[in-house]
Amino acid sequence: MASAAPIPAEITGLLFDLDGTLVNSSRLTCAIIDAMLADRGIAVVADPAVVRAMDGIGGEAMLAAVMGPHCTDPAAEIAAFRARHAVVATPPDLAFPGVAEGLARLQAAGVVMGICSNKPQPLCDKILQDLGLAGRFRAIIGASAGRPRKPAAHTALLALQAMGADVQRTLYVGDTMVDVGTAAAAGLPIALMAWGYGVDAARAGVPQAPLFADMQALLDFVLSRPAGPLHQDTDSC
Ligand SMILES: O=C(O)COP(=O)(O)O
Repeated sequence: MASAAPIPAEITGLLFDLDGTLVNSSRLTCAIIDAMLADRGIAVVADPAVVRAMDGIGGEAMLAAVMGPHCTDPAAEIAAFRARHAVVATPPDLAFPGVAEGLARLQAAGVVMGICSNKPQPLCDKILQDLGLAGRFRAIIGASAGRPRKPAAHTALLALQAMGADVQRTLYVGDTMVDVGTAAAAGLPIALMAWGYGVDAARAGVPQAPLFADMQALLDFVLSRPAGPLHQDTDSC
């Protein structure tokens, strides 16, 4: 069982993973791979279950698993995949149900939010802009050359800094063991989205982590918490 920081009495910040946590990106990933193969006259239908199982492992390994023998040069394939991804419109319903409304309510309640993802930075920005969600976040930190990928703490720490987050009152929300490791490395408590891609393994790793069935459950958990000792008025007589 992995160690995890305790959940604070009051939560003023949320640091989200992207794929599998807020967006159901496996559908779009498969559509792009199918289009790449169709250009070569290959009619393979990419399997979203394989994409989900490879989430967080790295793009080249994911493409090798999904494309099988058609992936002869993983480095070239991932470059082609990202180039195509950069110009493909994001389906408006790529976010999981209730995400857009939930993020709006959290922002209106004053919760400071950020993203830390292993997806390349330009694709994180594009997806969130296409979905009209970029403005919900004070920081969007994706993968970038020279930046160690999750589960190293770097993306999370960069996001926390850019958010101006109160680290002692910030909860990491993710869906895989990569997120569990990232949260632990950054010293944050973790919660899991039940619709996530690697949530069974993550739950086995941190059975004490809150598990949210949907955005409403996340909102209820965050917004209904009583103020903790750090927030109590110590001047009262
Ligand atoms: O695209 C990936 O490799 C994973 O992205 P995530 O960190 O947002 O789950």
